[in-house]
Amino acid sequence: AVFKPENVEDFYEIGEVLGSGHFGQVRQVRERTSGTCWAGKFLKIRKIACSRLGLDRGSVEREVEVLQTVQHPNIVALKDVFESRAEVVLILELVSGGELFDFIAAKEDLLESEAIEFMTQILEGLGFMHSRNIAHFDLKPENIMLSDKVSPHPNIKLIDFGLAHRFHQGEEYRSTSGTPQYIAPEVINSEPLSTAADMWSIGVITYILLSGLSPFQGETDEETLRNIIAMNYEFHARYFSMTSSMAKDFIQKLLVKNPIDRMTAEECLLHPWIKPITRKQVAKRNRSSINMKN
Ligand SMILES: Cc1ccnnc1
Repeated sequence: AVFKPENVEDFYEIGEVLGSGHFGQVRQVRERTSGTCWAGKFLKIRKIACSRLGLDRGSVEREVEVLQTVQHPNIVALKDVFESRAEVVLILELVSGGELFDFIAAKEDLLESEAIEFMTQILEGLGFMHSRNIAHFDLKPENIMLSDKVSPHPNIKLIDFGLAHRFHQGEEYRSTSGTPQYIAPEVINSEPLSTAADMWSIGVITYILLSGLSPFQGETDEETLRNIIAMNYEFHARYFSMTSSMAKDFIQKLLVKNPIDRMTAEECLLHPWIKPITRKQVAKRNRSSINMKN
């Protein structure tokens, strides 16, 4: 893929740093013609293949291809790509509500209704990606952003597709990258991967949304990985006594060792914890509860 060879600064004024990660930096940028603000993701490309510094160009091309393939309200949009010398700049939709990670940290944990609202949008975006045979492979609260800080019902945007992969028919894919707390057993065992690996991460994220605890985290990464392989997690009474059994059932159907037995994103959206019940069903439930009282 050829990216625009022009200098990004001819078209955008570079602003403050919004975030940084393994890839490089994300800065707010302002389009000179329209004054519109975007997020510029500045990626260092390694000039020589064996260098450890910077990203290899292939992985950047994959991230661009994935972002160009998936356009969805819950996935960050890609507007433009520039390349100059050893740097590629992705011009992305500006998502300014901060990370879901910080939102949870500030609130300790969420009401189930809030968690359901976030999880539904995450599953809509993820289900769309999976329907195009694309897996994210690095889902975690840091890569789930809120559209804004003010609205009581912020929109969710999935970001950072640096580890994402589009599956081609019949092809096998293995990778051991990802973040220990969130990676699925098959990733640790270097087995062939599928979109089901993302669903394991969704189980971990839901557990965290409802309790503030990370289900498998140990003192060290090694201990965390051992806990995952051993399926060593539980719903500690102190943190889950008020959690609905439907919520726990939802998590239990995702933290399943065999990837083929895990719920898919589509199945998650039909799970009773997530699927909205109609007003008629609410009325019916209320009637039955009144009858029980009388
Ligand atoms: C960090 C970030 C990434 C993409 N868009 N806005 C902000």
